[in-house]
Amino acid sequence: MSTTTLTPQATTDPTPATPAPVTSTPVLAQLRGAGRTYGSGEGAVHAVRDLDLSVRAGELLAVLGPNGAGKSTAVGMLTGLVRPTSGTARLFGRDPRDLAARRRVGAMLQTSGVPETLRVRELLTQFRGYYPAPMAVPDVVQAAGLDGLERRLFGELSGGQQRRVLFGLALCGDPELLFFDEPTTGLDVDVRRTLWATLRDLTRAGRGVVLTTHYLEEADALADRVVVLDHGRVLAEGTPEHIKSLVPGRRVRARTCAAVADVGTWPGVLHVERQGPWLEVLVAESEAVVRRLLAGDADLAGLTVTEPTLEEAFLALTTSTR
Ligand SMILES: Nc1ncnc2c1ncn2[C@@H]1O[C@H](COP(=O)(O)OP(=O)(O)OP(=O)(O)O)[C@@H](O)[C@H]1O
Repeated sequence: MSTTTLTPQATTDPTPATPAPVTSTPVLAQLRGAGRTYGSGEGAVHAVRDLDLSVRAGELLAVLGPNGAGKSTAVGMLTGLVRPTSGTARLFGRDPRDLAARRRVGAMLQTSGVPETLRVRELLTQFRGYYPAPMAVPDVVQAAGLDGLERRLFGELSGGQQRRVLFGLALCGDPELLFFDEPTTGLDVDVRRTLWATLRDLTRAGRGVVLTTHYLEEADALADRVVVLDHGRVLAEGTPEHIKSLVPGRRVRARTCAAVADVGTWPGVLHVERQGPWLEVLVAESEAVVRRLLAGDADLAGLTVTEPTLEEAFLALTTSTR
């Protein structure tokens, strides 16, 4: 495993995420009936309840959910940072706090704690030193899009450049399982595409990847499997296509003067938004809404009806439980 070298694709790699052929590959990390409660008595917060979750070699698992859904707590239980108050967490079959298990993992977290006075190359060298069979520095530089930044002080980098360094530090140990928490937040489109290509390469090379993200487009583009959490429980699970198919709705789009506030009250309307002259309506059944839009605006133009995106499916799934 540790001898495989990553060769990132061109930044415009249009190849979709590998279809999910991984049901027979080893389970790398697993939660079984796992729960985590913070505090006690009336103030207790049940952050995660009775959660079953696993990630396999060669699989990119996206953990999605609204703010406070329990994503960080679930990932924290897998990485040994959060102790379950019920059920079990296993990492490579061991307690996730076990050093032997943790050395097979790379994580990019939101808080860096990286010394600001070290140069990027020094940081990479230092992090490689923690692992038995680390990735070569030039490979990390290429995979994380760090070309030209190696001699810069970490503290003097822009926010986006620092995130790229954190991404690179997660790769340094050439780990079998990687955790990325919001990896592309604040990154420009080119860099985001570079990191997407790297994430695809990681799973092709047999690594497992757990990704938490609020960019639903990112999960759709990359994930073999998606778990949608809400209120600490699994709301939906499956391939992005499966999640989209759970929402029977359609997206209706047209240039019309119909008011968002009006359309939002119509039966079967799940979500409405205006984008300049365009109205976008997510609907359970499109026919009735289309008829009503046409009847209400003789000047309506550019009407299209399409399948929902993962973001729309996510909104429909999570808002129906609120
Ligand atoms: N250390 C803690 N002490 C008390 N409550 C906590 C703690 N950590 C998390 N919580 C609570 O547990 C719930 C789940 O939080 P968690 O951070 O796991 O959600 P999340 O899905 O990662 O949210 P976000 O998208 O906002 O990062 C929230 O209600 C949160 O306030």
